[in-house]
Amino acid sequence: MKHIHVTCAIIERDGLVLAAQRSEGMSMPLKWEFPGGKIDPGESPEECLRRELLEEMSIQVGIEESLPASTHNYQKFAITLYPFICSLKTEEIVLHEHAALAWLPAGELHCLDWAEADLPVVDSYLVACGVQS
Ligand SMILES: Nc1nc2c([nH]c(=O)n2[C@@H]2O[C@H](COP(=O)(O)OP(=O)(O)OP(=O)(O)O)[C@@H](O)[C@H]2O)c(=O)[nH]1
Repeated sequence: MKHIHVTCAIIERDGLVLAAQRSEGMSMPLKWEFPGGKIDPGESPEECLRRELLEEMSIQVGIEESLPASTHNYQKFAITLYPFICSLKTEEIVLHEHAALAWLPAGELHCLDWAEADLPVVDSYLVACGVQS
């Protein structure tokens, strides 16, 4: 089975966390995820994250802290997610790929319909920021 390695950014601003909704034309349409993408050959996870965030939403971030990598088996492929807690350095967000954005308090993240692989990432973030899930 194909195994992909994907970085994702848990972006915090003013006590809220950014989630992005996949658009109808993408795989896993309308699921929520943390912005990011596949690590290219020769690229570090941090380099990948900065590239993907610029490509997907024209933003720059400060990478503050990494959370444990998390592997999930979808039916057709396996994915390892490399999550990073980030601060937002850019004022404006321009969506190039996603359908929508949501800024939520950490305690409300579970209200969204997440891509399955993200559920353990949401949980480890809630533990890291001291919010009960
Ligand atoms: N960026 C991101 N991708 C995630 C998350 N969770 C998750 O399952 N994924 C999956 O990881 C893959 C990331 O691929 P990508 O962002 O580089 O490219 P893509 O959406 O064009 O994917 P595609 O190859 O399915 O077209 C997608 O299949 C996506 O559904 C997440 O939190 N962030």
